[in-house]
Amino acid sequence: METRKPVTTSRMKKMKKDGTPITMITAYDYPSAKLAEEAGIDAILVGDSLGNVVLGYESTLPVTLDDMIYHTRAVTRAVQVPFVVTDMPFMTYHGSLDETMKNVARIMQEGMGKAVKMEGGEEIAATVEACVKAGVPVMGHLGLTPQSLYQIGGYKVQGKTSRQAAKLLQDAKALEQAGAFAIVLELVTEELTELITKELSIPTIGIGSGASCDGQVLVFHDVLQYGSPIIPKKFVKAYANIGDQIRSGISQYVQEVKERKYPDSSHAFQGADDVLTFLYGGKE
Ligand SMILES: Nc1nc(=O)c2c([nH]1)NC[C@@H]1CN(c3ccc(C(=O)N[C@@H](CCC(=O)O)C(=O)O)cc3)CN21
Ligand SMILES: CC(C)C(=O)C(=O)O
Ligand SMILES: [Mg+2]
Repeated sequence: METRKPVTTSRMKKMKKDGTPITMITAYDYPSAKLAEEAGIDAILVGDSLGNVVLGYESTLPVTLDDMIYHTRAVTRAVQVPFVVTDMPFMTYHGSLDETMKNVARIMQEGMGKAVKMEGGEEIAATVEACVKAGVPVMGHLGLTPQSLYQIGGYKVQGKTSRQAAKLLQDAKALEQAGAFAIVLELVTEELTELITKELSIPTIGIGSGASCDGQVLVFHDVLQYGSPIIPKKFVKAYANIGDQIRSGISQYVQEVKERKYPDSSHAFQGADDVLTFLYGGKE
């Protein structure tokens, strides 16, 4: 049985202070979340990357609030210890504040969510602040923000020019000021990541942003090579290849059924005498 205490936002802030790396992985359903918990993960992201790796879309944009609620419920049912964060999907936090708060409330109530993540900097600071005031922990997300894929023009490294870098640092500070408990830095250069991480009192969680972050996050399907359609090559490290194992397991099953090797009598239930008696008569 799991005996670790549930991870909280204040615990993650303490981990930054103590220099203890924060580990995060995405998960989208009950078994994957459970296995991540058993493996000792600190935090789980129900990422809108599920649009890519679970639903087969080419971007995260088609993912709906209902999708996120459905997957968040499965994940939060599975785990007690890791802190669970849910991505707010594309354009669900850019309308009126009223509309945004209703959407956030749906994640927390219908999805049984614990916290939300939003992409963007200064321009969403007021929204972040309103959520935090309402009691919802918010994680920021800067650098490559996949929901702006068609504006950025590709999954590209961010913060390379001094102007971009200054803006990123300013955005990070605005999110901290607004009450975000942590910030994901995606595809940010090593130098800028180190600077932002030093300047903030809240943890930075990196993906493709080097080793100086206070924590790391990767997509489940990339870490385990589980049939991900896009695998970012440079920064991902694969720790297992469950795609190969799944394919091979299913192909053996297919072969054995075709060859009538499976099932054998040990997989079947005996008791034909009673059935035959029932079907073909005997005593009433
Ligand atoms: N499977 C998967 N993994 C992810 O990390 C991920 C998703 N899907 N979907 C949503 C976003 C998109 N992300 C991506 C996708 C592609 C690259 C990529 O191809 N990066 C290049 C480097 C680009 C450059 O040099 O500018 C690479 O080779 O890693 C990076 C992040 C991160 N997220
Ligand atoms: C890549 C991570 C940070 C994310 O936002 C997602 O999985 O959706
Ligand atoms: Mg995301």
